[in-house]
Amino acid sequence: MTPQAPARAHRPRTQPPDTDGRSYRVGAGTLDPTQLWRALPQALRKLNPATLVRNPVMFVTEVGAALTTGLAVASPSVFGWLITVWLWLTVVFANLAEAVAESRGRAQADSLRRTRRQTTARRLTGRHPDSPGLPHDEQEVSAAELRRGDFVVVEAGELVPGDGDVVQGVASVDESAITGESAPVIRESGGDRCAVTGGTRVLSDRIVVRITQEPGASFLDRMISLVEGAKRQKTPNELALNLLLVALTFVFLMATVTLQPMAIFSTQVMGSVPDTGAINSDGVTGIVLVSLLVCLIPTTIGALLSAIGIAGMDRMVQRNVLAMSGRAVEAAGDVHTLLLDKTGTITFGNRRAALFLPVAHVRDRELASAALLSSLADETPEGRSVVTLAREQYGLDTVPHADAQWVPFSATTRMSGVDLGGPGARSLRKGAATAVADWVREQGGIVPAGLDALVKRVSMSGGTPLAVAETVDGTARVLGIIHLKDMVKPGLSERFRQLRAMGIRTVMITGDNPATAAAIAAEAGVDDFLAEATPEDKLALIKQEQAGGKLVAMTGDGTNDAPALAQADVGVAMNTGTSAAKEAGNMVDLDSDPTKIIEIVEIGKQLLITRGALTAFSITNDIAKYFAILPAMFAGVYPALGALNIMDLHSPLSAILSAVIFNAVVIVALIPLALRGVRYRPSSASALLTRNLWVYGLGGIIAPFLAIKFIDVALVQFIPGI
Ligand SMILES: Nc1ncnc2c1ncn2[C@@H]1O[C@H](COP(=O)(O)OP(=O)(O)OP(=O)(O)O)[C@@H](O)[C@H]1O
Ligand SMILES: [K+]
Ligand SMILES: [Mg+2]
Repeated sequence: MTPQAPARAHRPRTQPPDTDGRSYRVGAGTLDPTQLWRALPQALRKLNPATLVRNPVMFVTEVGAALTTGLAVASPSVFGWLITVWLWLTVVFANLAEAVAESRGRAQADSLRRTRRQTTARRLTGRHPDSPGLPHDEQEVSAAELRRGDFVVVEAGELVPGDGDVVQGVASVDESAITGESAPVIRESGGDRCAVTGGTRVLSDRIVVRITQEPGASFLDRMISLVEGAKRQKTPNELALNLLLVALTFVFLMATVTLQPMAIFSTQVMGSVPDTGAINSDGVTGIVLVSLLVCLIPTTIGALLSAIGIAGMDRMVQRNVLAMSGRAVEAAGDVHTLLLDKTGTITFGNRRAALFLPVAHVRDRELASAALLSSLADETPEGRSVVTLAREQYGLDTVPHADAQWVPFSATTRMSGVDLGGPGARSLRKGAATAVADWVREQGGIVPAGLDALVKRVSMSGGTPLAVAETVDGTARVLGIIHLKDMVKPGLSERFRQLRAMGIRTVMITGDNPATAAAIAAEAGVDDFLAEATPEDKLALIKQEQAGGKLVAMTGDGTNDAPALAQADVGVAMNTGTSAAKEAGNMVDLDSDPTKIIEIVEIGKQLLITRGALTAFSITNDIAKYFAILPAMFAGVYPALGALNIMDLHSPLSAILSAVIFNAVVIVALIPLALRGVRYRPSSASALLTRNLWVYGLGGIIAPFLAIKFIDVALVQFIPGI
C-alpha cells in the first residue's frame, strides 16, 4: 500500500553543480547588454534624491551634478556641459547596476505569482480529524480564508490550498511549481516528510493537512518578496562598509573644499593661461572642484555595493536555495563547521522495516506480532513500515483492544508502544536498543546476552536496530530486533572532501546508536559524528562550537532539528522536511540536497571576495586617478611638476574631463563582474586575500593611467580647443 518514494534527483533547476566542483560556474551570472537597456527606466526612477540618499556616495555625486548643471547654465562652456553630462551619467550608471541586479529576480517573482492562483479549500469542521474513522463535515472556502490550525482535505488532482503538515494519509505530490523538479515526492503524516506547500498538486491518494501559516505569510509569498529583493535589508557587513565609504566621502569633501592648491590653481593657472578658451569663465573653478571630488570619493564601490549583495541572493535562488537573509549568505562565506543530521539529510530518510530478528527462544512470528501491535498507532514512516512488513510477511491481522493506551514515539524517549489493559496486563515497547533495554530493566526483567550481537549485526551494516520488548503480568522480556534500512544519498563522500579542501569540518549528528552512526559516517565520509543525540545535545554542540568564535552551519529536516537550525549561523532546512524545520532555519534547499551547502558556502565566499576586491579596486583606483591628472593640472604653476607629467596629457581641462569620464565608465565596465562575482577556488582565506589584493589593488592603480591617457587622446581628436 505505502508507495515507495522515488529516488529524488538532486539536481538544481538551472545549473548542474560542477562535476569537478573546483570552481564556481558562471552561467546565470553573465550579463546580456539588452538587460542594461531594459533596466534604464528603473535606473532613471532611482535618480529621485529621496531614494538615492540611502547611498551616500552616489547622493553626493548627484548633488555635485546638480551643482555643475547650475554653473553650466549660468556661464555655458563646452567643458562645463561635458562634465555635467558625465556626472549625471555616473549616477545613472550606478542606478543601472542596482536596477539590473533587481530585474533578474523580478522575472522569477512573476512566474511564482502565476503559481499563487486563487484556489478553493475543503476545510474540515466539527470533530477533530486526527482521530481516525470519525465522521467530519466538509466546507468549501477560499484558500485566502485559511488560518493557522485549520484542517483541510486534499485529494488526487487538487492543489494544496496552503502551507501545512500532513496529519493523516500519504500522497505523492508534484512540487514542480516551486522546486522546478518534475519527479513527484512523497508526503506523509507523522515523520519528517510531512510538510506540504501551498500551490503544489496532489497526484495520488488523499491527505488531511493542518494549515501552519496565516494568510499572506505563506512560503510562496516569502519566496516572491525574496527574489524581488523587496525586503532586502543591508547586512551588518554592508552597513560597516557603507560607514567607511561615508567617512571617506566626508574626508575628501573637506579636503576638496579647503584645498589650498585649488586657490592657486584658480587664480594663477586660470588667470595666466587665457588661451585655453573654455576656462575663462567663472564657473570653471566650481566645476573643477566638483569633478575632483567625484573622482576622489569611492564611487566605484558605492555604485556596485548593493548590486553585489542582490546578485549573491540571486545566485542562491539560481541554485534552488531560498536565503531568508543576506546576513546568512555572508555567514556562509565564513563557516567553519558543518553539522548534518543523519536521517533524511545524509540518508534518504525513507527508513523501512526490512527484517525481524528474534532473540533465542522467541519465534519470529511472535516478534512480528508484538512489533505489529506496538506500531498500530505509530504514525511515523518507521511505524507504518513495521505494520506493512508484519502483515505482508506473516499475514498477521491483529487489531488493537478498544482500551489500548498508545505511547507515541518521541525523540527524547526514543521509544513508542502500547499499554494493553485487561487481565494479564500487557505492555509493548519498541525503540532504540539502549532505551528498550533500560525499560526492561526498570520492569525487573533481564536483558539477554544475545541482544547485543543482533544490535551489532544490524548497526555494522548501517541499519537502525529497533529493539522490541514486552511485559506480561509484571514479567519483562526482550523479544528481538527490527532491522530498519535506509540508504545513504549517493556521491556524498566526494563532496565532503571538497568541504575539507575549503577548510570546513563536517560532523554528522544523529539520534541513532553509535555503531549505526559510525557505519553511516564512514560510508558518507564525514569527519566526525555524534550519536544518541537528543535535540538538546544538537543545540549544545552548536553553542559549544560557536563559543570558540566559529561560525556554524547546520542542515537538517526534522522537527527535532528545529532548535539547532535556529541556533546555527547558517541553518539550511531540507524542503522535504517539516514546517518547523523550515521556519527555524534561515535557508531552505528546494532540492533537499545536503551537499548543497558546498555551493552555499561558495556563493557566500564569492560574495565576500567580490565585495573586498571591488572595494580595493575602487580605493586604489581613486587615488591613482588623482595622481594621473595632478601633474597636468599644476604643470603651469609649478614647472617642476612637468617632469612628473609622464602621462603627457593634453591640457589641465582634458585631464580632468578624462578622469571624470573614466570614473563613470569603469562602473558600467564592472557591472558584469559585480553580478557574476569574482571567481572562487578552494584555498586558504589568507592566500585568497593576498592574491585578490594584488590583482585588484594593482589593477586599480594601473587601469586609470592607461584609460585616462586613452580618453585624453580621443578627446583632443573630437573636441578641438579643450
Ligand atoms: N517510530 C519509532 N518508534 C520507536 N523508536 C523509534 C521510532 N523512530 C525512531 N526510533 C528510534 O529513536 C531513535 C532516535 O530517533 P530520531 O528521529 O530522534 O533520530 P534519527 O532520525 O535516528 O536521527 P537524525 O537525528 O539523524 O534524524 C532512532 O535512532 C530509533 O532508534
Ligand atoms: K571616484
Ligand atoms: Mg531526522
